[in-house]
Amino acid sequence: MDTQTIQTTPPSTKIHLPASLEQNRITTLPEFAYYIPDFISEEEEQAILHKVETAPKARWRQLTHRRLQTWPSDLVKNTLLDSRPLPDWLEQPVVSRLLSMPSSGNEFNIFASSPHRRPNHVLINEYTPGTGIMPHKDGSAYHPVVCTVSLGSSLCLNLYRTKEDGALDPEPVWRILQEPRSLLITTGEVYTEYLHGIDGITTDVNLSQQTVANWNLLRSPSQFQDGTNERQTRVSLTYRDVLKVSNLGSKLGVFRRP
Ligand SMILES: O=C(O)CCC(=O)C(=O)O
Ligand SMILES: [Fe+2]
Repeated sequence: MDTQTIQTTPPSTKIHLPASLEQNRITTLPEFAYYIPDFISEEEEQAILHKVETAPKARWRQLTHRRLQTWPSDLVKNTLLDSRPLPDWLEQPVVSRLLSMPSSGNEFNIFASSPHRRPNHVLINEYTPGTGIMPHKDGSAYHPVVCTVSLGSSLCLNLYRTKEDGALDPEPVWRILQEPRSLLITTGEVYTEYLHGIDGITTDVNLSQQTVANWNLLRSPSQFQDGTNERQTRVSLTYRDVLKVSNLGSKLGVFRRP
């Protein structure tokens, strides 16, 4: 299999990215979802986690069960009112690596046809064991490409469909197991037609080749041999391109977080 080898800093580990995303497509899912197990190194994971944990307190927004950060800021009426670039620790190594991977067909990379040709927004979610996120769609604020880097722990992302009457079918159609340091990209029909969510449980159960859509692409399937995954705290970085960006917030000095 063709791969591109990337020397990380510090130079103790090498990352082997696929020469094309097509090699890591989750073929058991509708089009398109891609899973790259070792997208960042352990050192890079630790460095990003440190930045997340030491961000100014005002950066965190506490929800009932979960807390999150938005970079460079929240959206207001589907608009990013802050045109500052992402901080360096969110840009490197993730964005440059994302943009270096050719996608299928004649596309240069997965953001080649997005308005800003790159992600301009990162949502950081922290899930302690027992915490999840309700089934939802990401909606129209974003170009329909979602890149999620997982840190700290594995968990299952569920995909749901709506029934004929438009109501949510509560039984997930597929599950994607996301290991720490992995990258999951969802786009196309997976973005537009299906809902996604994470169960608020402490252990993912019944994991197997038959029940996990990306089993063949996992780094360590043997770790889940007994069919379970005991969750630890997982932090996810969700990279997207917000369609509408305005400079207004910067001019007024409002809506800005430190
Ligand atoms: O944390 C994740 O993997 C999913 C987050 C998500 O779906 C969202 O914030 O829209
Ligand atoms: Fe989402």
